[in-house]
Amino acid sequence: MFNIALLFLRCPQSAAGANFQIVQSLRMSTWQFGVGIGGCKLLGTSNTKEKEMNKAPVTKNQELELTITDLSYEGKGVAKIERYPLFIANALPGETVVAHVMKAGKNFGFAKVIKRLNDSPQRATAIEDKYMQTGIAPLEHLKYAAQLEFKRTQIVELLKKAHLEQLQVAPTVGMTTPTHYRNKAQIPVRMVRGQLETGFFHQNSHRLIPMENFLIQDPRIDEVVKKVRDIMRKYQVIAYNEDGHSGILRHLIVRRGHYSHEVMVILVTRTKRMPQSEQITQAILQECPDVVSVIQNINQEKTNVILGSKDRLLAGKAQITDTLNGISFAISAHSFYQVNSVQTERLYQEVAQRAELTGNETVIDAYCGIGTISLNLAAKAKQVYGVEIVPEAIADARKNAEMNKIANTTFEVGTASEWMTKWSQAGLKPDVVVFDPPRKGLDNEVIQSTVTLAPRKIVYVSCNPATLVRDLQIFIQQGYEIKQPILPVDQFPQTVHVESVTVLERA
Ligand SMILES: C[S@@+](CC[C@H](N)C(=O)[O-])C[C@H]1O[C@@H](n2cnc3c(N)ncnc32)[C@H](O)[C@@H]1O
Repeated sequence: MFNIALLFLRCPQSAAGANFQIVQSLRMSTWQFGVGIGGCKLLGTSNTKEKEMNKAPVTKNQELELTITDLSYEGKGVAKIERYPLFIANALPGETVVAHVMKAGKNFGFAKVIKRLNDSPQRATAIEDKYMQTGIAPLEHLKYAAQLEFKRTQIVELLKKAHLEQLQVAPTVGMTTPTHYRNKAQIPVRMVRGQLETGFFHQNSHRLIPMENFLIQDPRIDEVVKKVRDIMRKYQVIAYNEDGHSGILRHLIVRRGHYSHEVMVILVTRTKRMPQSEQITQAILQECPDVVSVIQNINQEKTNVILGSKDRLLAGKAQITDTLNGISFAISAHSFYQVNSVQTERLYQEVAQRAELTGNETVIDAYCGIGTISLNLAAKAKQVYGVEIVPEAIADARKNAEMNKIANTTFEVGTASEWMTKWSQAGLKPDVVVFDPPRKGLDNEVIQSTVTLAPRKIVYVSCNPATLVRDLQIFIQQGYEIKQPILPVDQFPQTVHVESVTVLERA
């Protein structure tokens, strides 16, 4: 969620996504973004009109009464003055607000709500501002059913923009309880008024808002964070100070197995040495008996990247284990593991169902992480080949295959494009290719080598509808068809993230 917000602020002309009205039905507004690839402009404006638009019709610090007409892909309310959009947090379509203009740029501005004059019927009650302010839950103010529709509509509208409106999008698969689902927390640690605090950064800044209940995390993770915070205070550990690149503890990462209940604690430090690390480790183990792994990760760089490359195992195992659909997984500190276990099981079931394996197929799982999709499909395939860029994840994947006594998987370290090309040159003939790439989607080389491999079916798991639609267009041009509705699965309730599964079949 931070990526989108940062992209938007730094590069307003290339923000991804689209805005929607959520008054009666969700529909596209006249203002739209460039879907993350091209430029951003007001629709239907000529160059002369664009020039006229270069002067904002509002000024900073102005107070205005505004009616919200749209919801941006970031979950912000949009009000338009003439055709100039103002983005307003915690405001929903249909609501009228008194707003204070915070920033009035050339093409758009930001305002904050001073007073809400009416409530949208889609407004959720009992919300806490801090979750929206920090970006933990930017959709917290929208009722869950409307959140699910908001996500589905994002895909629909992006398809329309790409002239693929004939493709169907199924209703989003939601959660019964859409809170406290995250099995991983990455918590910044800072000194606030002379005391070490854990919390979350205020959106678009590194000002820490101290917090104990994180709303979307496993409540046991919240408790462990609090206990470790108190231990750090007791041992007078100094939190990291970004300005001076001083202090010791930068982040606290806690992972918890949804079924195993095993907990991993990672202390990310700026320094190689963490004073009293032995006493601190013992205190963590004593206070939290479910912690089976304590790791110090060293990150000496001046960077926003959380993890450094060096780890020191302080106590216990280097991995925790958990299960997904009954298959066990060892998870290392650096490995990607889906954060919502309940929805991931459902997602993988949908992938398996769409792969329609009979036991005779060769499958490629590109971007395989620790082999979760590969091992979920292996029982119904002849052979599964996985590729993943993080070496630790592939070590985990191989270990996971062994642990589950699954013998028909092969895992390779490298980029998807490198291995798709190698497999193609080696004459591999996959029946099914599964993609689950990061937000940037597939690069051209991956798409071209897939086309050369000519699988009868591609199952594409995407966490970014903009890059998904871009990639689907290319596959369609290359002779693939999409017959089944695209299925959004809500992996990240209360946030604006959209996950989905698409099946492409060779025409
Ligand atoms: C969205 S995750 C999916 C992982 C796995 N399928 C799962 O469900 O847990 C994407 C994975 O792609 C890996 N990755 C990123 N860039 C890659 C590349 N160019 N080639 C191969 N893997 C890559 C990341 O390390 C990450 O594990």
